[in-house]
Order: sequence, then structure tokens, then C-alpha cells
Amino acid sequence: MILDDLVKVTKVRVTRDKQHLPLAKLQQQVAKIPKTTNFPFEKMLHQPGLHFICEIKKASPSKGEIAADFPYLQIAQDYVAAGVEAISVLTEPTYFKGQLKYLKEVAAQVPVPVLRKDFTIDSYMIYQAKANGAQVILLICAILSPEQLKNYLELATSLGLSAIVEAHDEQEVQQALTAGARIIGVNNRNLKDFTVDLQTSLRLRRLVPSQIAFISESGVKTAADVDRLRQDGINGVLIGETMMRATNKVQMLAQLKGQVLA
Ligand SMILES: O=P(O)(O)OC[C@@H](O)[C@@H](O)c1c[nH]c2ccccc12
Repeated sequence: MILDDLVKVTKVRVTRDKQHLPLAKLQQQVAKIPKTTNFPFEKMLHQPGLHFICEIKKASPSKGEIAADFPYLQIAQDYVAAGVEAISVLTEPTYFKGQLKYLKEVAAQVPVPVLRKDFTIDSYMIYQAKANGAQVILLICAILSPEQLKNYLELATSLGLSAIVEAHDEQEVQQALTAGARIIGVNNRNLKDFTVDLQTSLRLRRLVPSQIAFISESGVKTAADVDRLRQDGINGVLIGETMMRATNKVQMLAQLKGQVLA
């Protein structure tokens, strides 16, 4: 399955990155960044209503190339103009054609929290996220042991980063809760066969207490999809492909929100 491959190539990448910039050096960089303890992403998610996180991604394993032309800074600006409340930036190079520099440049330019979307399998990647301007990281239950999940959550928190703990079924939601997740993201996409079912989020919503923020990820395409999620008390929605393919991001987000633009 695709996750096994992603873990493999990510291990190779982290090993190479560490040779290029050793952990001790990376930690020195991080130590120079002013410490923050306000977790703006979490505060935003707990405001009433459904919040929009939009993603910058050039390609994906399920869809192949999504954007041949990829002006990532312009896309970030368009997202901000559209009123998104956070931006997710893919940094995985092999399957998503992401780069760390996209994260760094976008984060330096936008006033909203930025998520480093990657397959975190080593604490090194959490320091890397921090050093490159992220305020949020992703921790995927399916590729982490309970112990790793707990340690990475603690490290993220100590660095002032929020973590979305991604789950796809009841057992993974339980694993996320046990580890102390403050934000749970349910991926509607089944990574075994790439099928998408919004029902996955709706079904798992009731397992997560309201003091923990709940994000629905993947496959959100229409205002009707958004409406269903909003009605079920979901705090945030993560939208990639639909926004990436929209030539007019302002109009598309307004449409998804159910607002009519003149
Ligand atoms: O493009 P979509 O279907 O709107 O999905 C966005 C996002 O949820 C998806 O990219 C995603 C969800 N979980 C991930 C984990 C890693 C990489 C990517 C993802």
C-alpha cells in the first residue's frame, strides 16, 4: 500500500537531510526562533462555525499531477484573499512534488497558520517544520507506534507547534485520543484503494469530545459536502484538489461556503 512506500522514501529523505544539516545544527536554528505558546491554529478551530484550511499541492498519488503550472506563492496569496484561515503545504517530494522551500516561503508571506503536510516519521522532521515557519504539523496514526505518536505530540507542543493527528477508523481515533491529541483529522480517503467517503468523518465525529478539535480531510468538492460537515459539528475542513483546480480561488471558496458572489 502507498503508505508503506511513502514511509520508505521518507526515511531515505530524512537520512539525507540529516547529513546535509545535522540535528544539533537544526536545533540551534530552532532555538533562535522566538518561543510561542499561544497555538493560534487551535484557537481558530474552536471559534464557532466551520473553518477552512486549503492546501497547496502540485500532485498526489491518487490524482497524479494536479497543477502543471504551480505558482505556489500566488496560490497562497489567492487563498488569503479568499479568506482561508490556515494553509496546508505539501513538502513530500516523491509523490506530492512538494518541497520544504514552498513551506518556508509561504509561511513567511501569509498572516494565517501554515501546516507542514508530510509523513512525519522522525523527530527531525518536527524541528524542520518549526525551522521553516510551520505552526502546525501532521502526525498520521497509521504510520506511528503509540509511543512515537505520544513523543512527537509532546515535542511539537514544546516547540509551540500544533499537531493534527490523522485517523481513518475507530481504532485510530482511539489511538489519537489516548496519545493526548488536541486536534484530530479524519481522512475521508482510504489510502488502501483511494476511495473517498465523507461518511467516514461523519461516523467518527461522535467519538471525539467537543474540547478536541475535529477536522474533516479530503474529497470535499461542493457546498453540499461542506453543509453536511457543518451540520455535524465538524470544526474544520481541509480542501486540496478542488481549490487547486479552481482558477478563481475567491469565487470557489465563496461557492463552497454557500455564499453567492456577484
Ligand atoms: O485534495 P483533497 O481530496 O481535497 O485532500 C486534501 C488533503 O486532505 C489530502 O491531501 C491529505 C489528507 N491526508 C493527507 C496526508 C498526507 C498527504 C495528503 C493528505
